[in-house]
Amino acid sequence: MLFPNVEELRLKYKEIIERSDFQKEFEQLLKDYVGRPTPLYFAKRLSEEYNCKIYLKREDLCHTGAHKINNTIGQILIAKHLGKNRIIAETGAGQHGVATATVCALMGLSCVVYMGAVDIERQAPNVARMKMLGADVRAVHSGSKTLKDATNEAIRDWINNPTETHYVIGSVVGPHPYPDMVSKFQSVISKEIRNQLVEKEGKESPDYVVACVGGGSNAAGVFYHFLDDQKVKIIAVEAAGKGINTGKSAATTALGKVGIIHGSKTLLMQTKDGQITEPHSISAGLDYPGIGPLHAHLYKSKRGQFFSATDDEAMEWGLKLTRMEGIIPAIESSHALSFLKKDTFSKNNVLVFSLSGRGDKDLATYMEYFD
Ligand SMILES: C[C@@H](c1c[nH]c2ccccc12)[C@H](N)C(=O)O
Repeated sequence: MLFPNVEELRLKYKEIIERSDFQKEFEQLLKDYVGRPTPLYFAKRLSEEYNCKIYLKREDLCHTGAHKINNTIGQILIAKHLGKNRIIAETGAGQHGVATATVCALMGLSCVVYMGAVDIERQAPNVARMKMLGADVRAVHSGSKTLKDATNEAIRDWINNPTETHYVIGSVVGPHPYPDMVSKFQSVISKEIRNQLVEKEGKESPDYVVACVGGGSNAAGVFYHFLDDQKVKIIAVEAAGKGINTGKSAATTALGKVGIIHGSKTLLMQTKDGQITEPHSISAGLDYPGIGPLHAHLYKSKRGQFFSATDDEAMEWGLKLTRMEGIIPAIESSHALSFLKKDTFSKNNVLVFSLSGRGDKDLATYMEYFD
């Protein structure tokens, strides 16, 4: 069973993260390998159109094209400190799989990535990248053959290979300490935003901080240092898919109920007898029936305001950002931009949007949609 593996991690992760040699190596890799700090870019044309100050946090410029690598570097450094030499991961969109395979190549570790057979078909470029990086990509044929099934298979693998293997979860989900550990690694994002806003705006707190939420790892990172700052409005945007009430959605806070998924008690899309509902989103990265427990808390406590964007709204925003600022965003990230509504903000309002990934992986979907 999973317990001894998780128990070892729970007992040791904080002490390892706080070690000075860990901190030094983690920060050095974030700087020289990932390319941090990522820019906090003032979107001039968008700001003029919406009559406020819009900043984009450019996680799309991280090595591998998304924020995922902040977490995989942190977790794989922990694995090394724990003496593990075999790394396993799950992936849906493939972004987390690529970020895991990248760091395994960097550190000379063996890497197995579990991926739903459906996702292997629709995310072929990322599958090719994982194979090129030396990962053993294992197709998952159980259940709906997507992310939650890949996560189940990875957990099964870990139970059967407890001593030499570390399981790198790709979002702020799973059993404790994963949600806390992944949030801590991603929190470098909001730590940088605070410093950059002092430079640019003379204050460290924006009026709004906005991120898309699937599992919620980029959102956790962008919200982290603002959670206790009541001046900052926390805005989460989920994937409404074809629409909240169409049966084809991934808007977990709107449609979910309290439940347990992958070892976390959180909000979960489920049928009345507790079967997990298959989520839908045009973006594979938001296509998860659960949500990180941190975000379930932000929703229940009303510290966060939760919105959702349909597939159509996200695609329209992806095109709009591309045409107005020359940045092609991941479809996941485009969901966050739908928070922008005309005549809503005052001229001095400062809004920070997390641009969690770049849209190269989505070009075929964008082209098919707009053709
Ligand atoms: C968002 C990310 C992801 C990876 N693992 C996850 C677990 C729960 C929720 C989301 C994820 C994505 N599906 C990916 O594979 O990169």
